[in-house]
Amino acid sequence: MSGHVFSQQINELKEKLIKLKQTPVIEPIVQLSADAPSVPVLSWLGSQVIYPKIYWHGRDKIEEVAAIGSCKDFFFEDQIDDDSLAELYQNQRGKSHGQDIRYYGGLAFDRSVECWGEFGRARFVLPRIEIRRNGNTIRILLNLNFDNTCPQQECEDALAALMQIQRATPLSPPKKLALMGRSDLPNYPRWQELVEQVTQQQFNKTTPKVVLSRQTQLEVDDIIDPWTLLACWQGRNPNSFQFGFQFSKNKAFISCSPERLYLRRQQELYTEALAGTTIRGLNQEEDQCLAQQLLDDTKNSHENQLVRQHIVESLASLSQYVGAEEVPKIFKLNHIQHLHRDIRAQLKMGVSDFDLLKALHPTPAVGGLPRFSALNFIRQREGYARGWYAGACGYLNHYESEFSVAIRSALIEPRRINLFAGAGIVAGSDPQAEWQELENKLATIMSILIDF
Ligand SMILES: C=C(O[C@@H]1C=C(C(=O)O)C=C[C@H]1O)C(=O)O
Ligand SMILES: [Mg+2]
Repeated sequence: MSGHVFSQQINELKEKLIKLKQTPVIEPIVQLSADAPSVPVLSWLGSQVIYPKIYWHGRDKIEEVAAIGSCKDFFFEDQIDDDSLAELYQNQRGKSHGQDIRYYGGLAFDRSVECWGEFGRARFVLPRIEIRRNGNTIRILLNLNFDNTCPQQECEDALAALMQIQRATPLSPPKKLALMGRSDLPNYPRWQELVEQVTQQQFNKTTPKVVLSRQTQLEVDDIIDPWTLLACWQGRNPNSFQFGFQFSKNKAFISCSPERLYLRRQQELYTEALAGTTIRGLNQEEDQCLAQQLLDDTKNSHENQLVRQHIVESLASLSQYVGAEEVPKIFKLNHIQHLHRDIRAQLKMGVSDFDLLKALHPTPAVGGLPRFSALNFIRQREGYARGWYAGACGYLNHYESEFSVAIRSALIEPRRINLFAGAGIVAGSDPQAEWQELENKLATIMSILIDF
C-alpha cells in the first residue's frame, strides 16, 4: 500500500527541492519529476484535498492525468479577447523551456457573457502537482513558479503541497439517487418556438445552422461525488474524452465528450467534423441499418457537411495543407451514433494555439453558421447561460496541445446536477425529433444516475 501514498517519490521530490533551493534560479518556471508505480488515477484525485482538481484523459491516448493545486492561475472573470489571451500565453510560455509544462483549462462557449463564477470566461492553470499515468507507470510532476515570488517561499509552498498528498482510497461507490425534481430550460413549448424560428425560410437563408441546446436540472436527494460519476461514465464511453474541472468543493464540471476540437503535434493538426445523430440498434443488424440510414439522411448529412466546410475554410489561411474526409464514417457511442469526418492540416510556421482556438471555437457543431449570427441567436433566445458547456477544454503545451468540445457534460452542485444537450437545427429539422435527440444524448448519463 505504501505505493499509494507515493512516500518514496515525495522524499525524492523533497530532495530535488532542497537542491533547487541551493542553486540560482535559471528559469521562472521549473518542473521536478519522480517516477512511481501506477495507482488508480481517478481514485487518487477523489482522495485529494487541494483545489483545483483536474482530470484529463484524451480520446485515443493511454495517458491519464490528475492534477491538484496551482502555481499559476489565469482566471478571466470578465471579458477577454483572443488576442490578449494569445499574448498572455505567449509571454508565459517564454518562461520555461520545460518540454512537459502544460496549462490545463478551458474557454467558455460564449466569452461575451457571464459564466459560472469561479470557472470564468476562460481559466487556465499550471498545476502545482500532476500525476501522469502511462500504462503501469506514473510520473509525479511538481511545478514551481519563481516569477514575481520569493524563491524561498515558493519552495516552501511546493513542499507544503507535497505534504498534503493523500493516500489513494477507492472512490465512494455509486449510490441510488432519488429524483426530487427536473426542470428543462428551454422547456418543450419554448423549444418548439425556437426550432420554428431557426427553420423559418427567411432566417434559414442567411443562417443555415443554429445549434440549440437545453439545460436539464435534476434535483436529487444526496450529494454526488463527481469523480465517481465520471468513473462510471468513462466506463460506458471509453472512446470519448473524459475530463473534469473542480475549482472548489461545491462545483465540478465533468464531461465524457466524443468530440475533438483539435490535437496539435508541432505543426500537425488533427481535427474533425462530428455532427449528425441517431440512436443505437438493439441488435447488430438493426444497429447497422440505423447507421446506413444516418449516412443516407439529407438533414444529418447537411449538419455534418456544414461543419466540415467551415472548419476547412477557417483553417485555410493558417495552413500549408488542409484535407478532410469526403465520405463520413460512423462514430458509435453507448446510446447514440454520429456522422464523423476526420480533418487534417499542416500548419504554417508560427501559428499558435490561440490562433487555432480563435479560428475553430465554437465550431458549427455546437454554435452554428455563420458564427456571429448563430451566437447572437443563442445568446438572445436560448434562455440560459451555457457556461463551459460546449466550451473548449484541454491543455496547452509547447509541442502538443489538445482540446475537446465540452459536450455530454454536467455541472455538479450539492444535491443538483445540471445536464446539457444540444442539437444542430438546419432546414428540415423537426422540433419533436430534435427534442428526442436531446433525450438520446442524455441517455447514457441518465442511465448511470438512475442506476445510482
Ligand atoms: C451539441 C451537442 O452535440 C452536437 C450536435 C450533434 C447533432 O445535432 O447531431 C452531434 C454532435 C455534436 O456536434 C451536444 O451533445 O450537446
Ligand atoms: Mg443533430
